[in-house]
Amino acid sequence: TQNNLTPKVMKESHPSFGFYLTKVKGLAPEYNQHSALDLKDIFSLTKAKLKASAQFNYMTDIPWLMKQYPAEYRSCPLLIVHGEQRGSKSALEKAASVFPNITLCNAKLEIMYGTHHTKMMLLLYDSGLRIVIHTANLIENDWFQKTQGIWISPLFPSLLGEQSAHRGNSATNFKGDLLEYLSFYNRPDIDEWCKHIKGHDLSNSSVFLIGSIPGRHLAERKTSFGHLKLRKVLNLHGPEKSLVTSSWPLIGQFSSIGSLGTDQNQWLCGEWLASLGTVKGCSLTSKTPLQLVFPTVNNVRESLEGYPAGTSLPYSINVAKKQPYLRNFLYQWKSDRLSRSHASPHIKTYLRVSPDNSSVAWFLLTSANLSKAAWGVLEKNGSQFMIRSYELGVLFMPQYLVSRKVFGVPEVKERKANMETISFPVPYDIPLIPYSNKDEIWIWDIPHIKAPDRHGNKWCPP
Ligand SMILES: O=C(O)CCC(=O)Nc1ccc(C(=O)O)c(C(=O)O)c1
Repeated sequence: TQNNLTPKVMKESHPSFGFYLTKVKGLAPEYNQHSALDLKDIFSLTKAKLKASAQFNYMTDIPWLMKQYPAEYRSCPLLIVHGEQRGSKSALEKAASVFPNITLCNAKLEIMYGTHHTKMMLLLYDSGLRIVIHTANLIENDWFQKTQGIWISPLFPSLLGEQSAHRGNSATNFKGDLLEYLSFYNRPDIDEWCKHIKGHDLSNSSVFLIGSIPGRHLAERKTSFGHLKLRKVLNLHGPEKSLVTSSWPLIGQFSSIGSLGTDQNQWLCGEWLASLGTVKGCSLTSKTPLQLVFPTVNNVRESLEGYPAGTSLPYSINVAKKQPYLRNFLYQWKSDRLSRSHASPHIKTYLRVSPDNSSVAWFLLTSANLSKAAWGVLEKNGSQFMIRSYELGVLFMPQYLVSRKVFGVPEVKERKANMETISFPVPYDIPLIPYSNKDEIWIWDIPHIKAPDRHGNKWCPP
């Protein structure tokens, strides 16, 4: 039912809405064929000629990355934006020095413990610009045996006439928000890419951008990033409060957990959940049920990698023992529908689901783990908002993709016969499976020796 109020972007939505997982080696073809990509696939989505690219990431194996580009593009200018410092920075510079087409750009990290976590590709072709926002490091180990998330933009055409930040935008303000996010790096090489973005028509982008920039943000800048940006977007464009009541659980799924404070009602169920539980027109939510998906020790042990999957699940004992309350919210990693229960999750997703598990109000794919560093924390009596890390994610809102109030949940028979819902490809099984009373949360820096993993090994960290 296309009405003239529908944002014009909805006709562009793809059954997967541009949301893909990475391929997993060894799965039956149907689990990799349709909505799974590897890096080489991403570079081959269009016949257009690549002119230049930029790779924003946390960890980059440069020789490996170069081999993923088609041979004819390995001499195109490549900007690598990273957050390495000291020793690892000189190692990266040494690796890059072999490739004359590579320029390194060091994102400033002025607040302790911050990381450049954002994972994004800017791909400039002779006939357009494509943006990819994802969760995988640019290392081989992240791309064939884990569950990772990827958002692929349409190939945005060049703007006719002069470049502009204000033309070629969309109802979701994706272009404006991306330019604002990139401007905070304050780096000339990134400003060059902002010119390319200004010169393209991004009016078909139907997702919202949710980014994090390190800093102590004040006044109106407090709502430009982190969970306060998500709160603002949900308040302005989110689901109706009459439909999505506070009984709709919030599911958070991530691959790491930071120090969340000794009292759950301070940040986790206070500030952070208030943002993610926001619906249109009001941000004060009574208690939204919270469900957190993080692998158990057994989920890790039974994974394709075995215990070594845990090196990408950096939850440390010193942090865990300060927050035993997390236990009340924990659910296992399970993805039988996509045959990825054993592909350890490095993806990070957040969504709002109906109490009967049939509908999804919105879906966020992001680099942000469950940490104050990533999402931000209010300080000085709420007058400033402190974020430590660079993060980037995209928010899928049904109204902007399929002009519906909600997405369906895959494989769930519609409960409302009349409403033919369009399901969102949620990467894990809903309903969620709670931890059993014997399950323990994965912690990477303590031994796990009760049972061997599929490679016959136990876990004895140094
Ligand atoms: O920083 C914190 O809150 C705790 C430590 C941590 O989470 N570190 C970390 C670093 C790199 C990556 C990455 O792979 O980009 C990831 C990830 O994505 O899980 C996590």
